[in-house]
Amino acid sequence: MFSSIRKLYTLLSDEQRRRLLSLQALVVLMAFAELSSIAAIGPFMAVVGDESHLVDEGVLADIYRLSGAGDSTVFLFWLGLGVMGILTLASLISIFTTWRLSLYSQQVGAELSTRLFKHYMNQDWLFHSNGSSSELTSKLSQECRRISDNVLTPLMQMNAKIVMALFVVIAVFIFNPWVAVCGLILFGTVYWGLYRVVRRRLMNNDRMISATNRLRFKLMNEGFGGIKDALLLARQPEFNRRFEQSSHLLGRAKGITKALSHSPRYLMELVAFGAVIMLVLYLLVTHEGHLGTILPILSVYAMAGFKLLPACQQIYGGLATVRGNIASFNNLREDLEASRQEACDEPGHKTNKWVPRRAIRLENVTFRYPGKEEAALEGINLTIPVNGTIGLVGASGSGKSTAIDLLLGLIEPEEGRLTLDGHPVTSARRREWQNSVGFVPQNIFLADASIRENIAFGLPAEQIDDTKIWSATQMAHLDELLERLPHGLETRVGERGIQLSGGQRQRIGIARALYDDAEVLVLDEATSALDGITERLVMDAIHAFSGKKTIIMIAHRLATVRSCGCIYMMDAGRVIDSGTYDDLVRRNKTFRQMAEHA
Ligand SMILES: Nc1ncnc2c1ncn2[C@@H]1O[C@H](COP(=O)(O)OP(=O)(O)OP(=O)(O)O)[C@@H](O)[C@H]1O
Repeated sequence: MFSSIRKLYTLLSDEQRRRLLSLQALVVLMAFAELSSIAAIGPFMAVVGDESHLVDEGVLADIYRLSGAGDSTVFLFWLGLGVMGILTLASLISIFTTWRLSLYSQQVGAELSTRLFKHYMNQDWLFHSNGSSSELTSKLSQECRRISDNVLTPLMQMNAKIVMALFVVIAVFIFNPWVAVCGLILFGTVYWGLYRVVRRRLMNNDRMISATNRLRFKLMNEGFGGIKDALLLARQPEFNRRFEQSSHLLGRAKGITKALSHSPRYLMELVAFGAVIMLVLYLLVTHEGHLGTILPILSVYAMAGFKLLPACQQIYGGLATVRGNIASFNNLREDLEASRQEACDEPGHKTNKWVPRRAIRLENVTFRYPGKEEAALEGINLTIPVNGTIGLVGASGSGKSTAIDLLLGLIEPEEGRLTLDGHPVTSARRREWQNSVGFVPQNIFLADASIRENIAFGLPAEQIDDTKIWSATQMAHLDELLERLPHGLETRVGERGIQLSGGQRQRIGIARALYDDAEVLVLDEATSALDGITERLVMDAIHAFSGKKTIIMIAHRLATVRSCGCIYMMDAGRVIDSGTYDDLVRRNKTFRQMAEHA
């Protein structure tokens, strides 16, 4: 656990470390303030117990004489007020320090989750195509919250309490080494023993909380995402049962961790009362029963105990909470490390476009997905003339989508290259190329927002350019639909566009691809889920760009690619033939068969 905490410190940014260091000054100030509040009570109680202190030699007697109070009761009143003033100041410093510490840990938690969100958002397509979005959501919402609430916050509180406790123990040690050593041994042994007993349980709970959180997010994602299938297949009881089970385990693990960190308080109060009785007896024996001498000493010890006991409880509780939640940090450790190292290059900042003038080419491209032996694409060559329309056809798994992802610059070839007019698309210029491309996938992701916001996907409402929206909707043949809708562009589409038909969704997808005036339009089976008539409407919208924009489309239905200037046929990661529709029907047996069955 301590190595994890050290690691967590190394992952803080320089700014966060600087703030932490400056907080240490506040923590020391708080410890001093608490100490002076303990020390202040002694002289007051000494005078209460025995007024002769005002006439004897000593600092108190000097102050009494200098104050000119005359009456000891009046002096006692002012002394009491002075002590109250010191206690108030100490409390204010403690409140301020605790407030700053809480703020710091929550801010660091928020900054870590922002850093992670940026890190995940800036990952390439391969990372997202292999990962699970529910896991990322769980990490960002649950695990980050656990780090800030259950690791950073208790660590900061512990930090303050340890410094304070150390100061108090040293002061008591100077006052009476025996009492300090005995107290330290007694309380230290009990707390350490308790921690040893519950440590393993806390570790198990820690793992259980992480695992059940992950499972709950997965179930929520699958359940709500696939609600139609769940309803039809009557799978809700199964989802409900698994959710209930994981929630139960999560609740239990969290509850036990909390209970284990809070419950020793009562045992410690018992130990503390026992210790006070022993102390009183010890003082009575050593001071021969003289209550006037015992009272100030006892009140200083009582005040020290009054400060130390909750501090010890908080240190122990903090330790138990951190132990019970440190797995959240271990789960995010690698990602946090990576996010600290990378200079976050915000991809959206470059707005330049790289528009090809002659041709887009994949030259001798080979690509293998990580962890796979077989290449998804093997030495393929594709030439796409600018303003031409080309089609990609082939059996499922032949590599069409992979070729499109390479063309889009979403993945990089293992061998070979992507070129525009003969110039390779390097990672430095990839963004410029992507700025000229519009992509329409088979399943358009629609957010639960207005059609306008969905077309300008991801842009804040105030930055949306309505001229561009109208031009995109016209090009996508969406304007007629919008005129029929009572709220037009402001119509909300429901989550994942549930309130729209498939054709409407696809046309919103096309409008989105065209919003930034894409010169190259890439469609990955964009019409395969549509009925014949709707497909025709969508294809009309696409064919309206023929000769004006470069169009690359994957299609299962050969009718869709009939008018393409060139069709590439793919099989097992290779281009096995290419030509016009008529050429291929004439000379390629497989293509002919596909055309016959279309
Ligand atoms: N993210 C991925 N990770 C690992 N392998 C993948 C991944 N995506 C695709 N593949 C594999 O790469 C090969 C080519 O897949 P690809 O999706 O490019 O084919 P496709 O022709 O587009 O298929 P379909 O028409 O069914 O969409 C397949 O063997 C597939 O299993």
